[in-house]
Amino acid sequence: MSTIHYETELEKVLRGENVHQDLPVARLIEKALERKEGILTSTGAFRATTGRYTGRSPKDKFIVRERSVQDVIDWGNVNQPISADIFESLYMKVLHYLSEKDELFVRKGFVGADPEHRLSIRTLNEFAWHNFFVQQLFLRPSEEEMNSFIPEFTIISAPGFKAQPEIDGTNSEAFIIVSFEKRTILIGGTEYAGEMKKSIFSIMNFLLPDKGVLPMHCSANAGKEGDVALFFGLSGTGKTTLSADAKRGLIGDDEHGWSDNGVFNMEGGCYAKCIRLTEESEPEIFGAIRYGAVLENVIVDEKTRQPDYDDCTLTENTRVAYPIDYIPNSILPSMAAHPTAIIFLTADAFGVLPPISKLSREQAMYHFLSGYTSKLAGTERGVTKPEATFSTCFGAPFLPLPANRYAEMLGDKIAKHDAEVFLVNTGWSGGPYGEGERVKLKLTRAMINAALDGELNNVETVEDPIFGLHIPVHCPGVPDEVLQPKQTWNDKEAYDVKAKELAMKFKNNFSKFENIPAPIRAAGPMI
Ligand SMILES: Nc1ncnc2c1ncn2[C@@H]1O[C@H](COP(=O)(O)OP(=O)(O)O)[C@@H](O)[C@H]1O
Ligand SMILES: C=C(OP(=O)(O)O)C(=O)O
Ligand SMILES: [Mn+2]
Repeated sequence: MSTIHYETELEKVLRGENVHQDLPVARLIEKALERKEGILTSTGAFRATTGRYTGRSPKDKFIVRERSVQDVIDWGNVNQPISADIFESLYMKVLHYLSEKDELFVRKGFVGADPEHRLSIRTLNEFAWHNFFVQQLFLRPSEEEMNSFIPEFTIISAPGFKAQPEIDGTNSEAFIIVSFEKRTILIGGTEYAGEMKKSIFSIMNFLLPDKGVLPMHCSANAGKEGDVALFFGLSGTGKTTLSADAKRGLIGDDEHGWSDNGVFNMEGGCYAKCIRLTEESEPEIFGAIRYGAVLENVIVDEKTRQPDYDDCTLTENTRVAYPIDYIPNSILPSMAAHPTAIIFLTADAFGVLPPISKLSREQAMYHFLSGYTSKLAGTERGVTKPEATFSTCFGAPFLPLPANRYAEMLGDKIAKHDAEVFLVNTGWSGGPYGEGERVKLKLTRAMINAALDGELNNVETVEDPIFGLHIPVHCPGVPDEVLQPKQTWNDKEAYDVKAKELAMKFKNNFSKFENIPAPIRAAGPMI
């Protein structure tokens, strides 16, 4: 039994004279500069660096094993259990640590653009710039909403508090612990701002299915006719980049819900990668780097204060956070109709999957459950080159419930709303990682444009002999030979070997799923 009253302990800290409540952006920037948390760049954007942790740290993430969630969580490597005692003792230590700081930053925010499915989030930060990040990433309540705000979840982030694993029961000095019963996310030891937004996403992945809403690790945009496209993909596969499109309105770049009313963004901002960013290839994101944006781990010239997006000295996972309305044509409030097109983004480091192919219903379910892609360098601690992985629903690190719960919902929704599904390889072509090269962004954009404009409907396709995928023979703006992966390899035999190797990986991975209808199981590679 818990010996403390959580709300009371927290209230004591929140009532402290050191607390700044809901500071506006300009004041937060002043504070962050004054406290030497970062610098101003020539773009007007603020830049922070985050020390040892420059990406998410999955091994340090835990869920408190509490009675009410014990039997529902899909415990394992992703959802690691931790005891209520450990949580309680860390919670008290962190609050004590924070209470002694000269300044603390607290703010109110929402996730879920659809008011029906919105969650109120209170965030308590040690750092001004983290509070600034939260302000830009979550939805910003109106003044009226501020007055009637009742927090449903609280994030407590104390990056300067380092756990001692042998005493505190954590995996390292860093910890990200969710308690569903205490409605708290406790973060310590890591300065990577992405942990805050992604732990809230995990919470939504837990709460929404019970309300009949499918939470999705995807970006979303809409064409002029209001036709909605979703782009599912693990980190680095192109959700943010490809959803920013001058011809389409942005709904959101990372986390969405699909309810009976349509899709809605969970967030109020975007979190884009900056590595090798150029104005020419990603003009919308480049233009969002200005006053009010937060750069993370981007190297800045000391004299000119100009960001150098090519410099990966601190990490490959350099980032910028900005409010969604910094992207031209963003849709506000970020809600839209049921999707007509669904794109699964995969970064295939084997270089064998076609750059675009059309999926049958069964193939769509097979690939959604498989979630084949690569972990790209940087976003997760310890990943320095592309690593093949199967990440169910293209978002396994964020799913507290068993995968089939989400997959079944997607299957039902695709059938009901008759969405077309495409598989897009934004990874390697012409050979595996190290030999081939990444599919050119320009070509991927052309393929996606064609798909969304309906130009790949009823076109001539060839069936991939191993993967059974339907590959268009022609696509506007793309040379024919690029479309057929084997054609892009000099050594065709080497291609066959790699393709079979990947097919075996799919088979082995899929064997872990039980009770899958035969037509879906049969929709995988044939070897
Ligand atoms: N063919 C491609 N398609 C999409 N992104 C590409 C491609 N080639 C290179 N990239 C780069 O890969 C990264 C994709 O990252 P991002 O869109 O942020 O992924 P996500 O939002 O899914 O994590 C960007 O830095 C982009 O410039
Ligand atoms: C912020 C993240 O998301 P993404 O890379 O998908 O944008 C992350 O995974 O840490
Ligand atoms: Mn992204």
